[in-house]
Amino acid sequence: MSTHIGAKAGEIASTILMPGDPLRAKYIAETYLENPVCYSQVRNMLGYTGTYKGKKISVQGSGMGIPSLAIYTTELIKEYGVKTIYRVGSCGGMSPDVKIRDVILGEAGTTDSSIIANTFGAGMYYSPIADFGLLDSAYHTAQEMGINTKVGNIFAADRFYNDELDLQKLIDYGVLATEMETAGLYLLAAKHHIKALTILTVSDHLLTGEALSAKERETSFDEMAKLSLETAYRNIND
Ligand SMILES: O=P(O)(O)O[C@H]1O[C@H](CO)[C@@H](O)[C@H]1O
Ligand SMILES: O=c1cc[nH]c(=O)[nH]1
Repeated sequence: MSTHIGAKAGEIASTILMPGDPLRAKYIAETYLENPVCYSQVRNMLGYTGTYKGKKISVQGSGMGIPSLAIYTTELIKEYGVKTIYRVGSCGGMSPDVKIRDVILGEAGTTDSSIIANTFGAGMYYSPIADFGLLDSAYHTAQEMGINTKVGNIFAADRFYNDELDLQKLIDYGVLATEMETAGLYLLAAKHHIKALTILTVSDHLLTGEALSAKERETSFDEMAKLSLETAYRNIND
């Protein structure tokens, strides 16, 4: 067991799908994995391992925000030898180029989180980026599956509710959407030399105020889950 994950050695796959919501982890595991086994219920941050088309994959909730994601990511890497993480999340559309239900591949992560400054010190503006091989693979896998994707810069907000933020400036500079984890995931992936990619579904749009209903979220999130699993399957070589 690690401090926050109640799994024994060998119970977690080297490839992880990581939604923020632990109930999305349960849904993905129970809907798409063969023989899913729940390996952790610590703090109800559920984690499951099963197989997808015969290859071992785990699904682990991260919680919301970089501080929570960093706990699970660090323990998965350092205590369980995880090598690849796909974040599967919801996001708020920002750019007029993205629409509700769109699937977005996070090419890079912008953030107002202190994690960059805490890592590099003041004056160094490190750019967290996706693993290019996974990004390329997800993009082409989506095309084969008939899923239209948008690729670009994702803003990982430090606060979900933030009246002080200049959202329009980020939109003007081409940021596609906002969520709360990607920049932290990509930074930690770089630090520990593992691969990471964020795949998101636009659940609401900050410009139009549109939002998916609970039922619509289920079907839209299914597209993201299937793309993540198929990409993961194609990139597992062990
Ligand atoms: O749907 P998940 O993966 O939780 O992601 C998004 O939803 C949460 C906010 O509602 C944040 O974690 C944000 O990143
Ligand atoms: O972090 C998030 C997630 C979904 N929608 C938002 O507006 N922000």
